[in-house]
Amino acid sequence: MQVLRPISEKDFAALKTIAIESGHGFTSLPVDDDLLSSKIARSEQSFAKTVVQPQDEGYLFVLEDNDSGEILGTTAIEAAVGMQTPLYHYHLGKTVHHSRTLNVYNTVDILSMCNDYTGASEICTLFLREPFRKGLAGRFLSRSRFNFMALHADRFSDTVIAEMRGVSDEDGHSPFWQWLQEHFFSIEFPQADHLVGLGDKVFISELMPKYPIYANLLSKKAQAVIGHVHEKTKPALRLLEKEGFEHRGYVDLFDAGPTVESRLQNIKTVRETKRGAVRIVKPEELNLTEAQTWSVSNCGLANFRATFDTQVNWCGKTAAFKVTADIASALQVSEGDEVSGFIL
Ligand SMILES: CC(C)(COP(=O)(O)OP(=O)(O)OC[C@H]1O[C@@H](n2cnc3c(N)ncnc32)[C@H](O)[C@@H]1OP(=O)(O)O)[C@@H](O)C(=O)NCCC(=O)NCCSC(=O)CCC(=O)O
Ligand SMILES: NC(=[NH2+])NCCC[C@H](N)C(=O)O
Repeated sequence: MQVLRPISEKDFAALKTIAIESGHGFTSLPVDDDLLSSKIARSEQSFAKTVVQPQDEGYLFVLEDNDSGEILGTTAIEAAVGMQTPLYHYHLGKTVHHSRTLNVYNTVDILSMCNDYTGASEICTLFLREPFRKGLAGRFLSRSRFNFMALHADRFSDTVIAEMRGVSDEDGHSPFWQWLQEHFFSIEFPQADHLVGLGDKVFISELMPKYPIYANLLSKKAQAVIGHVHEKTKPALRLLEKEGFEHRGYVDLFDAGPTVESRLQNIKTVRETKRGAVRIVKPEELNLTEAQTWSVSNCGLANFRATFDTQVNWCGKTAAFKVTADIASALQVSEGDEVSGFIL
């Protein structure tokens, strides 16, 4: 069975493997032992902390195959971004240049740097190792965060964002960065992305162009990737679009990947998640004619556990989830405990 749970110290080696596999532009997992260890420690503290309002917490989960003990993927939530170090975006706006005398009317796109998403919650670090990208695991990894957020809404902001990885090739060449590099930064994209991943953002304010940029003055290749995602990030974006996330013109400073947003309460999974008491039953007591796969979780924090399976029945009348004993055991719940679930 595949079980989602908070990361712990013993997962260091698996996290490092995922950091290596995730490649360029996957900002939140730089290959750096100290940073990865401190990410794990920070996550453990966050799950254990009493929180009145979202602050600097970061919740990092791993997907584990509980038969083999193998870690298959990661998924994470930052409670409130940009509160310790500024969070920058470009906003793609429009300006109209119009001359009635000459009968000229031109609309131009303008990129302006801003900190508009300060304080928002961010979902991030979504990665499923290649051999496991089949079935519902990717969907489960992405959507489970919204179940967790629904359960612990006080720990999160009303606005939720996701910074989607922008276009770059296997060697880490990003057409958008290429233009910035030529004119302003003089360092390669992987190095810049790595520094941001380490939290070292001072160089951004030091070297970034200070004035808004006319997008039509960028190279054609750079213009073409504004607001577009990395080939391997298309499924992640599709999953968020289905949840109701929208792109409102904010893009990443370095690779121009889109940042998408939604109100927490409008997210499809948050709206559809049901809560009820667990009833442990024998497999033959389940009605499996509808062949639905449910994602179910306990309602905990540090002991949060979630899994997905067809051996689950929701009974609306009694507000109860019927599950088999092995699912109850994976979720670490007993008869009558409260659980949460949605149809995957
Ligand atoms: C993102 C995941 C975990 C998704 O897992 P899977 O690939 O197994 O997903 P899936 O279920 O096969 O596909 C999800 C949905 O995307 C659709 N889909 C698949 N390929 C597509 C493509 N090329 N273009 C458009 N849509 C596509 C599928 O039909 C499905 O939609 P239907 O359900 O309609 O059939 C994985 O692809 C992955 O690890 N990618 C590499 C890492 C990465 O780039 N991560 C995102 C970084 S950005 C980030 O982390 C922030 C965002 C976030 O945290 O959510
Ligand atoms: N435009 C970018 N490269 N943004 C970062 C994308 C990756 C992803 N949000 C992460 O957690 O790392």
